[in-house]
Amino acid sequence: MTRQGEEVPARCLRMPHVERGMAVGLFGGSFNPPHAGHVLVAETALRRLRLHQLWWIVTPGNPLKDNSGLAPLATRIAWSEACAADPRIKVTAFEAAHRLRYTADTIGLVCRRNPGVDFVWVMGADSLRDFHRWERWRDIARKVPIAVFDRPGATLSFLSSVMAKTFDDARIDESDAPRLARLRPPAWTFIHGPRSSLSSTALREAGVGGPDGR
Ligand SMILES: Nc1ncnc2c1ncn2[C@@H]1O[C@H](COP(=O)(O)OP(=O)(O)OP(=O)(O)O)[C@@H](O)[C@H]1O
Ligand SMILES: O=C(O)c1ccc[n+]([C@@H]2O[C@H](COP(=O)([O-])O)[C@@H](O)[C@H]2O)c1
Repeated sequence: MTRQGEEVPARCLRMPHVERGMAVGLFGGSFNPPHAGHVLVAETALRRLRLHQLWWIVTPGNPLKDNSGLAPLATRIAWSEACAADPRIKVTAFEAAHRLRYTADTIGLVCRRNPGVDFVWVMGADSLRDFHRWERWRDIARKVPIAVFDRPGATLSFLSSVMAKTFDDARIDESDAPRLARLRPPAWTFIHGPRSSLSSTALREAGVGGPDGR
């Protein structure tokens, strides 16, 4: 998974430390490479959801994607740490250490290990569009609240996606976002803006490496 000479730091292979009573966002991604759109989602989630921490979970590989073009995990972690300046953002790769492939399993382990902590799954609107293709997606929605962040090209997913239709009754207004983490799931909201049109695909196509092409 890593290039020669590059290793995932041991601290990133452990689950971040949390205290009982905290509200914590779980923001999973390929981050290949990370960019300012990811940072915007992370910072907006911290603020709008009143989170104590946000875990920036660098996946060993999205089970729905062709991962042949994925930069090594250690590289994506180093890039992510360079992007995520806020100390409340914890860049982690514990999924790799636990051989977790599916988000349903990640969330199961995180909740089992941290009783008394309120977790929220954080994702962009394009992920909401495809959410019903994820392994045990209904179980995820029944296990933790979900915050979806608008993304150019995917705004209407909050109305049209299978997830939105299935859990229509569980959607709360974004003005209630500060209490989302404390709600009993299923519960979800859609946060409109601020938006970023950045994507890792565009950065890769432009031939730039590292966060935001640095
Ligand atoms: N510009 C953005 N606005 C809102 N959410 C975003 C944005 N970019 C990424 N995300 C969200 O961040 C998470 C991780 O995304 P990912 O690492 O796949 O980035 P990406 O730019 O979508 O990559 P790619 O272009 O390779 O698919 C996902 O939940 C995704 O929806
Ligand atoms: O569990 C699944 O079936 C599943 C399917 C697609 C994506 N995910 C997760 O969604 C997150 C975003 O992935 P990505 O590649 O869009 O950045 C990341 O944590 C993936 O592991 C999870």
